[in-house]
Amino acid sequence: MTAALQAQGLGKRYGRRWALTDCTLDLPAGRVVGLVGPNGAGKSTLLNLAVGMLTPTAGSIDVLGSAAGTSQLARIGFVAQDTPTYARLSIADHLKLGAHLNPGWDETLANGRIQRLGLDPKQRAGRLSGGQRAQLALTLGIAKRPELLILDEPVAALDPLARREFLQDLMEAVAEQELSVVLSSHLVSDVERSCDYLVVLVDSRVQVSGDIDTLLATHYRLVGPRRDEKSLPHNQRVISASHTDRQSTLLIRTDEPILDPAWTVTQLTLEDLVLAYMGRSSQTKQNDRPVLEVQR
Ligand SMILES: Nc1ncnc2c1ncn2[C@@H]1O[C@H](COP(=O)(O)OP(=O)(O)OP(=O)(O)O)[C@@H](O)[C@H]1O
Repeated sequence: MTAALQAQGLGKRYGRRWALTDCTLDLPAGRVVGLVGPNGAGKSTLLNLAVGMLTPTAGSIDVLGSAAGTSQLARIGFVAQDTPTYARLSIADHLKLGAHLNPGWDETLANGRIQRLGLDPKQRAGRLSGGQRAQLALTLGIAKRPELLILDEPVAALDPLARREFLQDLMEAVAEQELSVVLSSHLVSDVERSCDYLVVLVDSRVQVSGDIDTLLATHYRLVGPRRDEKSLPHNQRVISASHTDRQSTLLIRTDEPILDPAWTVTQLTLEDLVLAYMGRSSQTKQNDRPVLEVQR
C-alpha cells in the first residue's frame, strides 16, 4: 500500500532558523496520524510542506506516492490552522464553490453536516463564530472526499462536545472511505480518542513516531533502587530518568522482556509517553517548559 506521507531528511529554514530539521517519516495510508508537539515545534511547517504550500530547504517529501506539490491537491483535503473562509460569501456559496472545484464533491455529506450543526446556509462566513467557521472549513475538507485529509489543529476552536462529535465523524469517514488522516493537536486526549499512529515533534525534530499500540507495548516505567541509567542492558533505551537519593524512576523503550527483579515495572499511558519525549528535548532547554495541554 502506498504511504500517505514519506519524508526523507526533510528540512525547512526561515532565514537562519530551522523550523523543521532532518525529518524522516513514513506514515502508512489508512491511518489516523496524530502529530503532537509544543507551540513552535514545526507541526504547521510539516503540514504546509505536505500540501505544497511551502517548499523544502532540504530533503524531500512525497504524498500519496508522488512528490508533494500543487498537482496533488485534488487528492488532499487541507484545513489550515486559521481555518480560512471567504468572509463575504455565505455558507451555501462555500458549498457551491466546493462542488464546482472538486470532482468528487459529496453534496449529501456537506449539506447534512451543515444541517446537523444547526448552521444557517444563508449566513455569511464573516459573521460566524471562530468555532462555526472551523466547522465550515472542516465540512469543505471532508466533503471533497479526499484520499488524504490534513488538519492543522482542527478542533482547537471547537467546544468539547463539538470536538468529540467532530472526531467521531472523522473516525466514521476513515472507516467508510479509504481515507488517511494526519492531524496536529495539542490535546493528548483527542489523539488518544481518534488516532492510531503518533508523531511527536519537538524543537523542529521528530522525537518518536509509530503505531500507538506498538509504542505503548514497548515503553515502560521502571521504579527501583537508585541506579545509573548507563548500567542498563543495551536493548533498553532510556527516554527519561529521575532520581532521589535512594530511588530511580526510568522511562524506557525496549522490545525485550525486562528480567531484572529489582525493578517495579508498569506500562505507560499515551500521555506519559508523549510527555516523556517532550521532556527529553526540554532537558536541554531548561527554561523552556513544553506547552502541551492535557485535557480529560
Ligand atoms: N513564515 C515564517 N517566517 C519565519 N518563521 C516562521 C514562519 N512560520 C513559522 N516560523 C517559525 O518556525 C517554527 C515552527 O513554526 P510552526 O508554525 O511550524 O510550529 P507549530 O508546531 O505549528 O506551532 P503551533 O503549535 O504554535 O501552531 C517557529 O519557531 C516559528 O516561529
